[in-house]
Amino acid sequence: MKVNGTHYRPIWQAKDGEAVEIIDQTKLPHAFETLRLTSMQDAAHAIKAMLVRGAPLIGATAAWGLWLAMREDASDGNLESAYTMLMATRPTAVNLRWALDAGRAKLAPLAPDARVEAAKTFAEQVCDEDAELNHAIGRHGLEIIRAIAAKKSGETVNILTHCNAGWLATVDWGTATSPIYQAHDEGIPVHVWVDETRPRNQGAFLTAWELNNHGVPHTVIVDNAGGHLMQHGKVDMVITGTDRVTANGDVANKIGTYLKALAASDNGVPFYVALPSPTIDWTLDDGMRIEIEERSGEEVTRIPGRLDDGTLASVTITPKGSPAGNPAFDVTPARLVTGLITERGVSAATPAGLLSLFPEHRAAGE
Ligand SMILES: CSC[C@H]1O[C@H](OP(=O)(O)O)[C@H](O)[C@@H]1O
Repeated sequence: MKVNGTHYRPIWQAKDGEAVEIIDQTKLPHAFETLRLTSMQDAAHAIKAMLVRGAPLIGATAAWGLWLAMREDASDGNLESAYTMLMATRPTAVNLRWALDAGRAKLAPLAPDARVEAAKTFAEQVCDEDAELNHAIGRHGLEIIRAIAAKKSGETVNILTHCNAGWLATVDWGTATSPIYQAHDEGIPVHVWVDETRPRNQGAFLTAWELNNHGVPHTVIVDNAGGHLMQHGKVDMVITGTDRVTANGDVANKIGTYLKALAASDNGVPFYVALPSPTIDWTLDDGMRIEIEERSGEEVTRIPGRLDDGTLASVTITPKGSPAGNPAFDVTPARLVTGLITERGVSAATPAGLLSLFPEHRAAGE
């Protein structure tokens, strides 16, 4: 998407062909800084420390991490150690495993001297495909927003989103934001309630920054305000991204998503989840079996920001020594999900719904 008139993706190959460059998302919205990744270890750190984050972008970064690894040493042993190190960065987003499994399957059969170019081609394909899938998600999600707008005879469509499932979480367009951007660009009056999304504040820091850049009206709210707004008829739909959807339609997403889905269900507000198909884990049929990442309690107790004089700083909000828990995701059961917006259309959050759009995953012999 564009930033001050320049089109950006959050990750790209450096012009000199010697590195990968990223937008350092830990500096936004206070500073727009890019960073060069010159080793697979750099790529692994960028994922783990959330310089890049978001399920599809994590997968894309891992794909570029394989390229960086092959440039250093294209041996079988280094391919395996790169796979293992990158896989160990974050456990919940299945796109990481999808990209590394697909990348290893492409590279392992090749002679080492063919792996560098093949890894570059693979990483470029992952990125270009993600951008296409997300644009398609937007087209299907746009139909939903159009239908709501038609019932509101010109009044603003109020959409609540949680965390950042924007272009910063993917290669382009975003997943949850793609329908929003396309509706806005088509002239449909939309407004977005942006959950700040503690503790890393992806909503306040990233989604608000994205929507600001694109001119989409929005209001940042505390995470606990969504239910109240829904009770008062101020939310027409909820749309979020996801880090993993199981074959039966359960949804792992940023911590707090489940509570939004409960409030939406209690208030008759449609709750949609937007995802490209690499986010579907066909090996699981129960969301409770998804590994939930536990991140450092420091993310809860220390908030980064900018002081009034513009200097970057962070403050500690708890008494010294107060322990903090920090599960990074939760699981919304399929029964609370109105629909899954994929690149092939909108599916019910059921095994049959997903297989109707992705029949190639029907078990052999059925
Ligand atoms: C389009 S996937 C975005 C998804 O990823 C976020 O998690 P994190 O910021 O920790 O990588 C969040 O769950 C978003 O919904």
